[in-house]
Amino acid sequence: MAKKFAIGIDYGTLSGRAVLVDLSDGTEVTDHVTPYAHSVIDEFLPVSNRKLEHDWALEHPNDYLDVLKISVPAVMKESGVNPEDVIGLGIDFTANTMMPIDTNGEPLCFDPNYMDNPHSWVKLWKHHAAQSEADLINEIATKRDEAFLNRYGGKISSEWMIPKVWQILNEAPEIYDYTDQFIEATDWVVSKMTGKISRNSCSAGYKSIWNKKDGYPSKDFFKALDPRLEDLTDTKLRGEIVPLGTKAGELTADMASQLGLRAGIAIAVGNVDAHAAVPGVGVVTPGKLVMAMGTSICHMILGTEEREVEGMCGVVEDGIIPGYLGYEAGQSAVGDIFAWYIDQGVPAYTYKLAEIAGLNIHEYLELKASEYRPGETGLLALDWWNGNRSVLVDTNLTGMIVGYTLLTKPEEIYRTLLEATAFGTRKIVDAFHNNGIPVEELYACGGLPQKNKLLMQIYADVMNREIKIAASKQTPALGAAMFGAVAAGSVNGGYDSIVDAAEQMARVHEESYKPIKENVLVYEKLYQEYSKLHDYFGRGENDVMKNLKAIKETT
Ligand SMILES: Nc1ncnc2c1ncn2[C@@H]1O[C@H](COP(=O)(O)OP(=O)(O)O)[C@@H](O)[C@H]1O
Ligand SMILES: O=C(CO)[C@H](O)[C@H](O)COP(=O)(O)O
Repeated sequence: MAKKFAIGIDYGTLSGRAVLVDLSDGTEVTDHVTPYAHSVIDEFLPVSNRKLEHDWALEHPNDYLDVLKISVPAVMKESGVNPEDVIGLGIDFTANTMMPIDTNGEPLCFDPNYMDNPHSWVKLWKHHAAQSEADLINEIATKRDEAFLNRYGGKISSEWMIPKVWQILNEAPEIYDYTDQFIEATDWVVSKMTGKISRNSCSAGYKSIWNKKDGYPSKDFFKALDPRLEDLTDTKLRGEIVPLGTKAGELTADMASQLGLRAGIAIAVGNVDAHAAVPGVGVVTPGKLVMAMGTSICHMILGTEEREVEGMCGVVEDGIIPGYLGYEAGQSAVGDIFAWYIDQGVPAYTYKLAEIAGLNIHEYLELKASEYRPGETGLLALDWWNGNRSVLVDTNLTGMIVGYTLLTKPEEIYRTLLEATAFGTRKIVDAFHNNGIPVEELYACGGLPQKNKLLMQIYADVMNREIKIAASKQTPALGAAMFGAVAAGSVNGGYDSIVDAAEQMARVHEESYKPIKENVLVYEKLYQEYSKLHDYFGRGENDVMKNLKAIKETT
């Protein structure tokens, strides 16, 4: 029998990547990246140049369709694989990345009547302008002693569906009224391929407060938030919620001709990027924490019992691998902090030296920062450039570096930022480990582990644990392809479960990062200092970050 293939598409913050995967062993035959033409829309609306307010982050739905229409034909062409042998397709997406759609399933931002209103556009995961709604949700849920709060580490994040929907209702009731459904971008793209809407349990569970046993929070709760929201889940969030690996439908003839694939192949229900990476790295049992390291970091681990862990993003039954409770925590900015520094903080002379050395700026700063021993910079930072997702769950916190002198060098600052993100991850690892979710092994995937060896060594030293690195450079896309193969099923040359698919298709590198004893000792001391700053600025003893933000917003 001819080899069979599946396509996985990973929708990141700035681009989408399609990977064509050989289902016999997980070999990534070809891949192709399509950058989003409109990137992240955080200053002006593309159609009208209307200025956006602070903390907004939007995207353009056409950019997602371009990924299908450009990257899928590209991987098929480059591989020379016969479309007859591609049996399934799965996608994963940043989340909660959501949009309002009309009765035809079209985003409201495509409608000339609404496109000038920012609320008609896709709200990206890092849209943080619904913080006041999130605060109220938390206050009301706490007062009502809502059981669901425990499953979300005690707090609902402003990055999620319900605060974003409520912000739309508060600020643009006409958009809310006209919206037929609010939908995760991952489910919308799948609906464009299959012609019908399927909501996936992973996005619903982690981002829309949905639970396999209890469903959504009660109507009473929504009414307590705002009487206009009472029927939200029966109306604008309606529809069956189906588990990962389910076949959402079949590729329509129209889309098949645009994508260069066979009509009728299985399309898996949508997934979240970080969560798809877990089987992609071969993790299908508890004890192994997977870090999806890129713009942000998502930390995922499986468990057999429901535990409450401070600041976790959520625990969802079957949310990652069927049969287990999937736990998620995260840091809202990691690669984004390094990007900020090289864009905004690195002096011209350093760029010149990097050019002379024939290295890009990250490579040069990594090389120079590697010359320092832990603690030698005298610097320490709090990694809150984009707020704190776990364990404090507070987008109003901001970044900080302490210890500057007149001798501080750019590479020392770069190293300090790498270290700060490692300390942020340590807080999360400790929170799980000390609350009944043992973290025995660490696995890393995403763009960063392949790009920065110093970063990975710092993580191993700060965590005092070995870190195994995914062999795939496109782990979420590989995981998405696995789910595509599961949607197709073994009768069509795919797999009957994600565990079977992961066993055959996932790999880690033989080499790993192991902690270096003398570094561990110094980092332990630095971590104690980090923890003091973390609690001082993050737990209400000194609210200077919030006060500065409040002053800024009123001036
Ligand atoms: N050599 C490097 N060292 C550290 N960070 C890097 C390096 N090169 C790029 N980055 C950061 O990696 C991030 C992109 O990660 P990637 O995994 O490719 O994308 P995404 O998170 O969108 O899926 C960017 O934020 C960028 O600043
Ligand atoms: O919250 C998420 C998953 O639960 C987001 O998708 C994620 O943080 C954004 O991912 P990336 O860093 O890959 O762009």
